[in-house]
Amino acid sequence: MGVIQVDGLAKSYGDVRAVDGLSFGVERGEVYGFLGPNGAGKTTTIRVLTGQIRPDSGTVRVLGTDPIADPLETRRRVGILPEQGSPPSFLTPREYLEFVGSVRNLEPDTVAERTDRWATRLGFERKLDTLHTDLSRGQQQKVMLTQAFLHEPDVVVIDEPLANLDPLVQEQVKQFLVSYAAGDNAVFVSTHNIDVAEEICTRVGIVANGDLVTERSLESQTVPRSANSQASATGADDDEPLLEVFLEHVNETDVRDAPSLEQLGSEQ
Ligand SMILES: Nc1ncnc2c1ncn2[C@@H]1O[C@H](COP(=O)(O)OP(=O)(O)OP(=O)(O)O)[C@@H](O)[C@H]1O
Repeated sequence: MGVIQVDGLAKSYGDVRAVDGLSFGVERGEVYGFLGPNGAGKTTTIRVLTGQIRPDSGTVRVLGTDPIADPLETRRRVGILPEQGSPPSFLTPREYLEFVGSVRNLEPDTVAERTDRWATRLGFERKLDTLHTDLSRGQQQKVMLTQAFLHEPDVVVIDEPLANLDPLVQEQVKQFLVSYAAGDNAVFVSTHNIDVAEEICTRVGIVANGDLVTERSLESQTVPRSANSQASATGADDDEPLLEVFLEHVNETDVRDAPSLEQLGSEQ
């Protein structure tokens, strides 16, 4: 069984069927990209995976835990970077990371060492003692990335990992995500960014209208493709650009769900 296993997941909000019988699995060593248009059901799926909402039906296992029955245990075991999450405005990055570390049962020395390492890696070391309210959106995103990895979880679930980051930091984060997964962990990334998915993911699931419409294995990555162009030219898997796969499948879905001309005619 994969470190993430989802079977027949469904979740509606009133009349809106946000997730509609979704099934997929993620193994150790993978950066799994969850790609889909606006409203496809990505955030809803992440919220179920991380024990934030209960689905209507389906089973979910994350590192053997059941986020529906025992959401606290799941959240202890995984790292989570939520969409539009931001650190508390009334704390500094150091205070917030100390808090996260204590909730995760880390030794203070370990937290201090990892905080310094991440702050240096992402370039916010001079902001460690500044209130979050006085940090830029990108600086806050760096702190949120740090909290997701602070306890070095086996599985990390990230909604739009590169939001608000400058290009230099984006490259660092992409390389980090690839190397983190390669260390026998798994990274689940939801993104709209097809280029990023193509660059860092070992496998991509394309989701539309609440269901997986196709999956695509990309070559095994040790560094992002931009720094590994020779390897990407000899991709072990399908050579069709991901953008084309995406447009093909998402358009098909849209066409399938759109009313036919006959239906439109009969409604007039
Ligand atoms: N709390 C809610 N109440 C009602 N409808 C909701 C709620 N949350 C999501 N939806 C609807 O469920 C569907 C799936 O939303 P979801 O946020 O999961 O999509 P998404 O793929 O993450 O979209 P985006 O890429 O725009 O963030 C959408 O039609 C959305 O309008």
